[in-house]
Amino acid sequence: MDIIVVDHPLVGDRLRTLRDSATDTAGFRAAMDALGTMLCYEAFRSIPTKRVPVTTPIVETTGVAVDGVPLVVPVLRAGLGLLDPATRLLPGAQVGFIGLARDEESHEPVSYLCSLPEDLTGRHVVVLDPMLATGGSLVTTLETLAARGATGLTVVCVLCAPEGIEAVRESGLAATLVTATIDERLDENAFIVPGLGDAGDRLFGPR
Ligand SMILES: O=P(O)(O)OC[C@H]1O[C@H](OP(=O)(O)OP(=O)(O)O)[C@H](O)[C@@H]1O
Ligand SMILES: O=c1cc[nH]c(=O)[nH]1
Ligand SMILES: [Mg+2]
Repeated sequence: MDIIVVDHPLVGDRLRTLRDSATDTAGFRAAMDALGTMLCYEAFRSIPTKRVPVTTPIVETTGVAVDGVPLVVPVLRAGLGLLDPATRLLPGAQVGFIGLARDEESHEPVSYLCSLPEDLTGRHVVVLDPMLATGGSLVTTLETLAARGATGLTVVCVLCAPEGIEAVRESGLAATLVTATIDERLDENAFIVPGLGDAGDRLFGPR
């Protein structure tokens, strides 16, 4: 698995905004959107392209076009915070949805939604979830996508814990992981340290 930690001053600035417990909902959403744009820009480097003819005011030449229809898959709820930037950059993308909520005691993901095309063979698929903690949610997501034939999966996470990266690496199901940071560790509640708290709650309120 290739791990790309995007090293850029603006990534650092928006990450600090997300971490800050004084950032309100509007500021949190805006920083997530900006970070999503920067991380998705990197993640979309590997989308398939083709050469197509283009007529400039001067001559006939060729240009680049996205080949096929990529699928972006936000993991609800928090992954929805990355969906707008992803589809702004890739307006022709289709969107699938996976809904998972971690059980507060066991920290295991509980599935409540799966809305995806039946057959993902040959499709370019990009998973969006800001938080990779134990890795349970992401590995479940990758298994669901792989069971439908998806391969070469790209994942966009804003914050990763080393434990989660190891779990995803062991699964062998992700080709590329793009992130803003690999944090220190998980705490006793399986929250990322230093982290940013509960991303879903900070975007949408407690559930
Ligand atoms: O790596 P893990 O230990 O599985 O934790 C990461 C998951 O936790 C968060 O979702 P959560 O279950 O809090 O749901 P929410 O987005 O609805 O708040 C986050 O968005 C990931 O999906
Ligand atoms: O730190 C964490 C861990 C899991 N989910 C979150 O939203 N935050
Ligand atoms: Mg949550």
